[in-house]
Amino acid sequence: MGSESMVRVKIPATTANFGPGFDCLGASLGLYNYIDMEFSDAPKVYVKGEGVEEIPLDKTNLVYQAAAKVLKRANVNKDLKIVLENHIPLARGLGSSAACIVGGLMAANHLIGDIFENSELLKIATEMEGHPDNVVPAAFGGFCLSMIYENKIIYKTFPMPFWLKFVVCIPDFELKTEDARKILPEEINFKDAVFNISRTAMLVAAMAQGDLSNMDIFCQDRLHQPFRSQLIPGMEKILATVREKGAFAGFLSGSGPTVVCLTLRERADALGEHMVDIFSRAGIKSCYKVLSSDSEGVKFL
Ligand SMILES: Nc1ncnc2c1ncn2[C@@H]1O[C@H](COP(=O)(O)OP(=O)(O)OP(=O)(O)O)[C@@H](O)[C@H]1O
Ligand SMILES: N[C@@H](CCO)C(=O)O
Repeated sequence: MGSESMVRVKIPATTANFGPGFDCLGASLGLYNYIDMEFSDAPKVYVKGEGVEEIPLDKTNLVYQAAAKVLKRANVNKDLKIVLENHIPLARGLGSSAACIVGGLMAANHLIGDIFENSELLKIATEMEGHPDNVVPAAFGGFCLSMIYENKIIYKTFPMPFWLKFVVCIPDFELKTEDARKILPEEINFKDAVFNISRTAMLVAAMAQGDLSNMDIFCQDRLHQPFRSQLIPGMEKILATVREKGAFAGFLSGSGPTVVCLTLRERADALGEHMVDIFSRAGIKSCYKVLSSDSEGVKFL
């Protein structure tokens, strides 16, 4: 394929961990960032939407950094003009950094004629992000299982039930993944490992079969949520009450602070309002969005 003079890509938000699948499960959501990229006589970054006041407009920008890695590897010594239209809130647990990294890598690769395979881009994305559970669904869409093996990323992806809705309740404070990982223990006990692997196995089978009965049990976790709850007032109460309010299950999205519920369209708004109310009682302002799953991942427009 020849190179393009200008590239526009759409990249989905993602919810990583999906309950017990710490660093290995994730799903792609119908909320998108857009990146326009072209060669330029000088580095230029323009931002609209989420993060407009905090995102750097120079080469330190995460999208620029990802794109620059591809150009460097291809020995292309040129600057870029990048325009970002952001709808994914930053540092809230909805995969904003993975969207930047995957979008930046894939857009730059397209600009130079798609000379690198997706497997290579995925490896770079995972190195930049630190784990594969956001980058794989951001790239390919659907419900994703991923792992790092001998410096390669191995993954599986399949579609989620079309009727499934994700109610994401987004607190008005940022929680960087870097900080939310510092709070995790170095070791866990054997019983907790069995607790999580049994639920992860059941969860994957349930999602593959589109059977969400017992999903509240399969989404339980002992690897990260109990430790991160101290950073997110109201989270535990939300997780303890969403089932009775009509959700199949609830869990912390990525490293938080967003909490997500799985439900049907007709129950979604009541659940969203319930989550906002509990956060508010804990002194946290928040808003909710009702999202569908995404099955495409990165799309060139
Ligand atoms: N559109 C953007 N442009 C430039 N940098 C961004 C953009 N979106 C996110 N970032 C960078 O990524 C950081 C957030 O990444 P972080 O991994 O902490 O959270 P997240 O990806 O939103 O959540 P999670 O990984 O838990 O799903 C921001 O603080 C910012 O540095
Ligand atoms: N698996 C990651 C997802 C957030 O980037 C974590 O929970 O730290």
